[in-house]
Amino acid sequence: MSSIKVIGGGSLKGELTIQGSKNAALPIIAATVLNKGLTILKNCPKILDVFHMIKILKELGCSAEWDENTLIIDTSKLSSAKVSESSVRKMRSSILFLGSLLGRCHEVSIAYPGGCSIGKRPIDFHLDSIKRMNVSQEFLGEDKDIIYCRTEKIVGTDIFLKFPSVGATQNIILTAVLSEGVTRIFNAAREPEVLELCNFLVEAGARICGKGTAFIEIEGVKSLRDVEFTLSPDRIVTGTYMAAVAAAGGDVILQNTPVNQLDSVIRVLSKVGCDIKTGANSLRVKCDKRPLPIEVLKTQPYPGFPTDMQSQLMTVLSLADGKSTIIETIFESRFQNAYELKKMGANITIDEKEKKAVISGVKKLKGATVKAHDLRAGAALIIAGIAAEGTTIVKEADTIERGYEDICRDLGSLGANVSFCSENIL
Ligand SMILES: CC(=O)N[C@H]1[C@@H](OP(=O)(O)OP(=O)(O)OC[C@H]2O[C@@H](n3ccc(=O)[nH]c3=O)[C@H](O)[C@@H]2O)O[C@H](CO)[C@@H](O)[C@@H]1O
Ligand SMILES: C=C(OP(=O)(O)O)C(=O)O
Repeated sequence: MSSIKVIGGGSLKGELTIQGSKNAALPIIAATVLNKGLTILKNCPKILDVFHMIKILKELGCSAEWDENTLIIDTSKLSSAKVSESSVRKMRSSILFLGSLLGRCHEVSIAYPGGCSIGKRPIDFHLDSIKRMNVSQEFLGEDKDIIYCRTEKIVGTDIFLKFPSVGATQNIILTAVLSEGVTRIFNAAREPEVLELCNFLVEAGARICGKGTAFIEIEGVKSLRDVEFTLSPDRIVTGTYMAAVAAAGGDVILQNTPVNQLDSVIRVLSKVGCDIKTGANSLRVKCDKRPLPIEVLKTQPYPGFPTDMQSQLMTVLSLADGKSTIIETIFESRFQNAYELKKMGANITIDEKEKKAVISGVKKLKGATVKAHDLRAGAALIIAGIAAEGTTIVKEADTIERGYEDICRDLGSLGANVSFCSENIL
């Protein structure tokens, strides 16, 4: 395990290019097995979660090579429909191989991904939906946590989601692409990463209508073709660095940003006092005063404020000139980071039952030793460390590398004093 050391003080200044999107890359990597051939993915982020998806592809008999930030995947020699238990347990998005392997092989064996630090994260919507598409399911193993699915043929049907789950919408689409008939998803997730998966699949020959809306229709096709696709820049990494400017102050230009996916984040950061100017695919964020509080900030499905930005905003609001409330509606355990921020002097009261955090802003945070419970929480603590007085050590910082190519490089290029260090030299 490694830690990140942050020496606080000073504002951020400079220009930075944003990496490719993690949450777009992962489902698309899972989708590559639907085609018996080549996929070329450009602007693919070099992050732990992508490395892990590549490891799973290799376990399945596929190959994957890097050329700079282009990932070249060959799935023609796929020889297994079994994702090993250890691989699934390591990361959530591995569950997306459920739909894509079913589509390709008509069977799949995959373990429950289990809970994680941000919440229980069940997959009942995924399983219930896929069952309706003529797929049988058995639960094997001592703990009945190995899911074995098989089908003679996948048959399209109507699916109503109780909640617009991103993962379930993606798994249904992946299952439906090579099915017989038409699948209609009602109350589908509208996150940009669902749209991006659809765009990729359509480029590869899938038939999908209603991309990016809450009603998606997929007409099954016989096969897909080789495709070259460029991934969008990462909206959450962009938002994280914008939040860093809001907390520490400064003037930063972010290049290669998905400006049109950031409406809610731009709105909220403007409310806290940032001056944000947007171009076609770049933005400039300036902040030269203490953040303003937000009466109520609620995480919601897209286009609402993203849960993946909640921790970073909690850091910003910890420094605000007044009282703010955050309501987390997506993941029940995403307030754990408040307890770490409190070690740095933040004044936060959590009401777990109401999923509510009340934050009374303080003038200054102070450096402390804290722990990253998940990747966004870790990024939020680094931001807090930059804005704080003194030195902050963020332990278990490897989790940040799940989603950020090199957060020390990026924030360092803006003038922050942030560096990785091995835990045993601290
Ligand atoms: C709506 C939302 O913001 N989704 C986020 C979620 O996607 P992810 O796909 O991981 O999560 P879902 O969108 O599926 O989950 C949303 C909610 O539905 C519940 N649920 C989900 C599936 C299921 O089968 N049963 C069930 O009850 C979850 O517990 C959660 O409360 O995490 C990703 C990583 O942080 C984010 O990028 C997504 O934006
Ligand atoms: C929690 C996240 O990702 P995952 O769903 O892959 O765990 C995230 O991107 O903030």
